[in-house]
Amino acid sequence: MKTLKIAIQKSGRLNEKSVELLKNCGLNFENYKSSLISPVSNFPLEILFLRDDDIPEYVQDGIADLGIVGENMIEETEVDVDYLQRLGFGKCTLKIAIPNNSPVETLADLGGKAIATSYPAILEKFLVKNNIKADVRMISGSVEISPGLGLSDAIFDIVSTGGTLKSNGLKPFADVMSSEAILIGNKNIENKDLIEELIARIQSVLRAKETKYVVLNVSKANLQQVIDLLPGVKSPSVVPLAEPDWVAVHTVIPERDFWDKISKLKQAGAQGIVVMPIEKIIV
Ligand SMILES: Nc1ncnc2c1ncn2[C@@H]1O[C@H](COP(=O)(O)OP(=O)(O)OP(=O)(O)O)[C@@H](O)[C@H]1O
Ligand SMILES: O=P(O)(O)OC[C@H]1O[C@H](OP(=O)(O)OP(=O)(O)O)[C@H](O)[C@@H]1O
Ligand SMILES: [Mg+2]
Repeated sequence: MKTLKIAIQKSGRLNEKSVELLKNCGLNFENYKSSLISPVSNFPLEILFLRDDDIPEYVQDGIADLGIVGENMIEETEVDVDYLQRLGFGKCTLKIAIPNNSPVETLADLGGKAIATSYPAILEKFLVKNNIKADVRMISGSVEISPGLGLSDAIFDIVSTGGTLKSNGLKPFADVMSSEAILIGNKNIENKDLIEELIARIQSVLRAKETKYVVLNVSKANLQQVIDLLPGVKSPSVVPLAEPDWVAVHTVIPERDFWDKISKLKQAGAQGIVVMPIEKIIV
């Protein structure tokens, strides 16, 4: 059977979460950063550790079958690959930012201005769409310092907490795209069965992350009220307790409405609520 290759970032923002995701999929491998290639001992897969800039083209050209990379890198390199699965980490927004004291007020004011960025292709597309003629200056890193050095009037870069902008005297001006890490695949992958198996494992890990396993005790008198609060669940398990008028309810709750649900369950008479993380959900 042909061994698949997946390219992930060697070091940087996406490395740790990419490694963690693959390990949670039950894949055994050493995090050999120095050898740059690591065989998986229990799945026909090899992991390539690369600069994120190179991952989209390696996948497009079939040097790697799969890759984990930010959507921004796919957009920037304009490659032709399959988008297989959004991964829910590496979330950020690409923004144009300007100095706090900038005279720029509208998009049209960017006309004739110099904008520094590591993402010239995405920026050019945005400028063309908005009919703005600006001077795009490519800088490979530390873009935020360029206005302070007199190298540009604005920047276009990744923003997450906004801390880097703030500490460089900049403020957000326009959102251009949002991004998260994504699993991409070569368009002509032969080994479809193996890829599907890997995607199924990834999805079971992602689903588990979005939900919590909850066990609670409730008196039989309040049971229906508690069950009514759990509409997303097909059928919660109700287990008898030694105390004759009480039962335990086992269920899963989506992370997003977790705190809201817990306080409503308490009001409905739930007691001794125990919450546990879920490792995998296989459907
Ligand atoms: N502050 C952030 N918050 C969330 N996600 C981010 C942040 N910064 C970058 N990312 C995402 O992580 C990806 C990798 O970012 P990183 O800063 O590690 O890139 P890099 O320095 O170009 O790394 P490499 O050495 O691999 O070229 C980005 O393309 C983006 O998708
Ligand atoms: O809004 P914030 O939370 O401050 O994040 C934004 C910063 O994060 C990224 O850089 P990173 O810290 O990964 O360093 P890099 O420039 O070496 O890639 C990005 O290039 C911004 O500079
Ligand atoms: Mg890079």
